[in-house]
Amino acid sequence: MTNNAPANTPIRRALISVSDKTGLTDLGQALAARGVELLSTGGSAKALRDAGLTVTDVADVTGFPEMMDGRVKTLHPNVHGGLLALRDNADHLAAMETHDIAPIDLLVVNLYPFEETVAKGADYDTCIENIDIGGPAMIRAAAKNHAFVSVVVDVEDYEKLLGDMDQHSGATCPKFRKKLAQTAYARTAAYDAAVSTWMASAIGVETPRRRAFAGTLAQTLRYGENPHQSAAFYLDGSDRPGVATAVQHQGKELSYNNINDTDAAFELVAELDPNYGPACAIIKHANPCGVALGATMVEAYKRAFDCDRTSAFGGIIALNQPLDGATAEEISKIFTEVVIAPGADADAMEIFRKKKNLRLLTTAGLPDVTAALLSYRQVSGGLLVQDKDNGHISENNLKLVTKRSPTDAELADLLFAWKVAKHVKSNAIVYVKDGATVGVGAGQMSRVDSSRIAARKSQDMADALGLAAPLAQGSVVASDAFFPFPDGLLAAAEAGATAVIHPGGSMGDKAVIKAADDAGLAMVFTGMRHFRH
Ligand SMILES: NC(=O)c1ncn([C@@H]2O[C@H](COP(=O)(O)O)[C@@H](O)[C@H]2O)c1NC=O
Repeated sequence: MTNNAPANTPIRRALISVSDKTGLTDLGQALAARGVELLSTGGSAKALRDAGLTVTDVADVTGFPEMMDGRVKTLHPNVHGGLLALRDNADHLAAMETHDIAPIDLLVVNLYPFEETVAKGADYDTCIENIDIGGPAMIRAAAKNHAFVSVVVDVEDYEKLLGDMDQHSGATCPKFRKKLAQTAYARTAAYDAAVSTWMASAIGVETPRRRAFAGTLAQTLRYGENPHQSAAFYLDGSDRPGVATAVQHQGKELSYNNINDTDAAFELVAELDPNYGPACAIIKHANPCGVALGATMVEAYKRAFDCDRTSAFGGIIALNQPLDGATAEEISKIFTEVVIAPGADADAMEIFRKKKNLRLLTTAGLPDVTAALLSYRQVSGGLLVQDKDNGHISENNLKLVTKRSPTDAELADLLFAWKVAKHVKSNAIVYVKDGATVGVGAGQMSRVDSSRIAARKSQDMADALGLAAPLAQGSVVASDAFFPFPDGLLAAAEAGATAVIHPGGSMGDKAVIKAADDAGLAMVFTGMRHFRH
């Protein structure tokens, strides 16, 4: 703030120029009732006038009509001088006097709907036409001069503005103006981030030299991954069905870990599109502890649960079809943190109402797992940016490398296991039998260890279920990356796997293929790797 700036600055003259007219006339009326003179641009002025308010057209302030399809309306010294002049600076005041510039104490602007226009899939020229120029220029000017000027860019701040004015006899306080200015700069930054991101993709620049990121606060979280870390959830404005856009029907606020795990769960289950029939994934610490298909959803859930009943406790469950009553009843038998599904029927909602701590989220469908998206990871001093892993393998992409071909049943399980392995932290080993995981080894530094852990878990579950043979007996196995040596493959064969899917492409392929042939395994190469870290 400049030294002599008055603590509270009265609002006598406001410029309103908004594309989103929500709450506009109420705000105009409230300001007029507080004795504020209203200036406004074309459509905003008309709406205010239609509501019976007295409004001065910006064209009367600038002495120029709005022109060039609205490209030039407010870009004029009479507007920018009124926003930028320091009220405690004699030179500025003299310039205002000389050039007949009147102060503007409040700016209310929301921008041309560029983001929405892009989201609708508009053509290049339409997107360009929806880039607001005059709005951001005024917002940045008013925000710079927050020592004297209040700037409002969000409809949700209208009430707060009026509240602050009422607390300060028609003026705003410096603290409030600073907060408004910070929000204003974040808005113009986000706007330009959206424009530059769209433009990079529209003109086909994959790795632009400058890249901007932006987000809008969805919620302040109680804490981060651990209680001593503060955290918040920001939205990127995408309408992709998932944890960010889901409706929460009940239960406590989602935590940082809930959000992360729910995302992992739903992105996994979305791989199993409705052609697979009902599918369920149970996630712990962002890794699946059970994924299964079923004739019904409740069967899919039970089969996923049976992969690792111990780890499933307190898990996050994702379904690829709406939640029904029978599945809700079954899920209710143990403690579950979150259930996410593309819908839930009335029976299911009723059953879950009794489980106060369970969070139920519903989405508007499944996300498109083939969509071209970017993924970001922070490292010290930078961001790693890559395409989201939307790689897919179908039967036609597989290369048979062993003497024995997989049976039809093995082939179906191999493709299912491969989809699951894509969502398991590397090194990932996934055993599958009859459309259900029966052992998952995740996040080990050695592939052999992942194989052994998955096999041990399959033995543990067999013991718990009172079965004679480990669950992995007669299963197939997927590995997210190639087996460099026969040891990992032999560990899987020892656990009972009869068929194998992995990328291949190792220097050791020959030895691995020979080991597979010697063990009577069927093995296919995908030629695609799914590391996940
Ligand atoms: N060109 C200008 O001088 C200009 N000044 C303000 N605007 C925008 O015009 C819109 C409001 O227009 P209207 O009141 O006519 O509906 C706002 O989103 C505002 O940000 C402008 N439009 C685009 O740049």
